[in-house]
Amino acid sequence: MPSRISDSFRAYHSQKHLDLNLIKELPESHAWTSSSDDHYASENSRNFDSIPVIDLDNNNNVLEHIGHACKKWGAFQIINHSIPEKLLQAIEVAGQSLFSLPMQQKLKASRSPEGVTGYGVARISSFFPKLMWSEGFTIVGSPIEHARQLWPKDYKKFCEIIEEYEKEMEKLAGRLMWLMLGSLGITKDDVKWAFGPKGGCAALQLNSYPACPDPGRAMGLAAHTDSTILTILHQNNTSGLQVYQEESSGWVTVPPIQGALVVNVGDLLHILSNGSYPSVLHRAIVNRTQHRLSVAYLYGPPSGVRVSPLSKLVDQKHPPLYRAVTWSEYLGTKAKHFDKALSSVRLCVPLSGFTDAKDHNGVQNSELIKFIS
Ligand SMILES: C=C1C[C@]23C[C@@]1(O)CC[C@H]2[C@@]12CCC[C@@](C)(C(=O)O1)[C@H]2[C@@H]3C(=O)O
Ligand SMILES: O=C(O)CCC(=O)C(=O)O
Ligand SMILES: [Fe+2]
Repeated sequence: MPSRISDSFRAYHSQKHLDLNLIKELPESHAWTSSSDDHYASENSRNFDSIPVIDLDNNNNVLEHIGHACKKWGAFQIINHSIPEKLLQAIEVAGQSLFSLPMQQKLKASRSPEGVTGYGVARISSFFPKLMWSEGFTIVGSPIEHARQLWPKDYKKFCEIIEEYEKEMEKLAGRLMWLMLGSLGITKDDVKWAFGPKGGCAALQLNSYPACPDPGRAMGLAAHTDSTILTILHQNNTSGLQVYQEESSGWVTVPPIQGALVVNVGDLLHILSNGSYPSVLHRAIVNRTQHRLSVAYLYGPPSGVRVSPLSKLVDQKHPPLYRAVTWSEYLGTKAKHFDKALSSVRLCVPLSGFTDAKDHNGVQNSELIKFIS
């Protein structure tokens, strides 16, 4: 179970700005073993099952399909989602042009130690003894200041693409949230906060995974759940995303499908659904020959809104499993406790008293749970 590694080790890591695109041999700092992460165990090679692909347009049973996917997997892919293919290509090109800049240039847009936006290593790195084979760029609000640092003369195009992408994603995320909640019998009348003046809040995360000289011993992005209501992920044509599914006994690859988007249930939707939908544990692995790029749209509730299990999903047999939290409070908890964040806001503990990374996948069986609040 990862716990936050010592400050000195972190400082040592943060001094290093290795350009992964140039390295020919896997450094020790990036060499993972099974003890580096409880979930490191490799893919279940007998696994041909994967998350469902759901057509949002030509589908009479869309609610049923989405509900089933959310309960079983906490994830699904969507096609005919109305995001223009050209926009998906444009965001890929924008990401490529960012990550292919010289390291010195990228470091000008570094995320500050306590900041959210900018260029840097995976935020969750501090919980692991080894570094991940990836680099990222996070955008919350306008990217203009960082874009100016990256391309002093030519930053506008990048900002325009980001703005257009966020606009389209916000519409799609709202639509998906209602479909996912709709499958549980929740209507717009049941979630008043969704109609505040601000709508949902979001972050955009561009991830780059360079080709790796020793992919079997490296990790692109370690296993985690997102702290969101839902995440919409665009991956380029290189596979790497895996989801963990108990019933399928392990890690299952999510194959890239041209034009499709991956939708993940996040921790806050798990809370809203009172445990009906597991937030999906996922990770990204790397490969020897191909560079991989992904773009995650992380969608949450408006700031200040306290999210708790929806009252329609709570009764005597199904007591509320979690206390109310705002998104920023939960992000703070995640930054501090990582995989224990969900159990730290939980009102009920299972009789066995376990609290671990798979905790969020184990709460559906309310018989096992002792109500302690
Ligand atoms: C809104 C956010 C969710 C996120 C933390 C952040 O402030 C911005 C980046 C997000 C991300 C993307 C990669 C995985 C993740 C766990 C991380 O370290 O940064 C998520 C965070 C999250 O969902 O908790
Ligand atoms: O690159 C991927 O496929 C996963 C990215 C991810 O999980 C994230 O950005 O939260
Ligand atoms: Fe994620």
